[in-house]
Amino acid sequence: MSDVLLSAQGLRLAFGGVKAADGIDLDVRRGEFLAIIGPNGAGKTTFINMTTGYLRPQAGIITYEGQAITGMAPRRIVARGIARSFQLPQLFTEHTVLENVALAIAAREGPWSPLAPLLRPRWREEAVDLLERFGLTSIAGARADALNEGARKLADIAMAVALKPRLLLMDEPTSGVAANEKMEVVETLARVLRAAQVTAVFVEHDMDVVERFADRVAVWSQGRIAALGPPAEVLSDPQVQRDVIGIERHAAA
Ligand SMILES: Nc1ncnc2c1ncn2[C@@H]1O[C@H](COP(=O)(O)OP(=O)(O)OP(=O)(O)O)[C@@H](O)[C@H]1O
Repeated sequence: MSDVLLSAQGLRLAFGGVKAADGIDLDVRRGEFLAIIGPNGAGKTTFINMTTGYLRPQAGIITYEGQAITGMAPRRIVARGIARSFQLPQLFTEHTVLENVALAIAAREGPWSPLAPLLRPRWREEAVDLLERFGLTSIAGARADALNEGARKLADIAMAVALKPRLLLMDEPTSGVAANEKMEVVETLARVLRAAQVTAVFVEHDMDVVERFADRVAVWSQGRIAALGPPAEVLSDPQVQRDVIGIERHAAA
């Protein structure tokens, strides 16, 4: 079995004159947590959108488990084992957390199946179990619009994990989460994902989170990867410090 789970080669995509992807080459290794950092507009979300079928690159190829998935529809990519979460959680706000997760499980299994009524208790059981793994049992009955941001992010990611992915792409899993909750949210996430052997790619602006949880970090800059390697190495690079970390610190201040 190859060590590489996902491979992007030569990805290009321009919006008018803006090169959101200007020759992206990246291998994601099986089992790793790969952080993507970079200033606003560098093309981080565009990479996630291309990998999950929301945008089609104008050039280049994306392979997953050795097979091309470039330009496939999002639901076909999910069926292959790639899930994502968004910068803004996509929960059904008027439903409870448990119902949201059960709906994701139902979506995975085919909600229109004639067997659906028989399967519903099993979906519920699986949702209960998943919420326990995410430490969300106490708010299982709460409406999604009543949650704080940390719980909302975790519930959203629980829905993505309910799809049983082998690769999960997360767009800013800690954005909007209160500073004192952030590490707990990421620790929970990391524990659940490692236990389920899910490979993770996540866009992150908090360098403490990157340092603590990423196996490798890729630095995005103007549609290209400017640096890639272990956090200790990349984050101490003077150019990265100046061009990315300085900007992030400034933005957070
Ligand atoms: N659908 C679109 N139409 C036009 N321009 C777009 C579109 N999507 C992205 N862009 C542009 O492409 C560039 C890269 O955007 P992208 O959202 O990928 O950056 P990002 O690194 O994720 O930024 P942020 O950290 O702010 O989320 C930006 O200049 C953005 O305005």
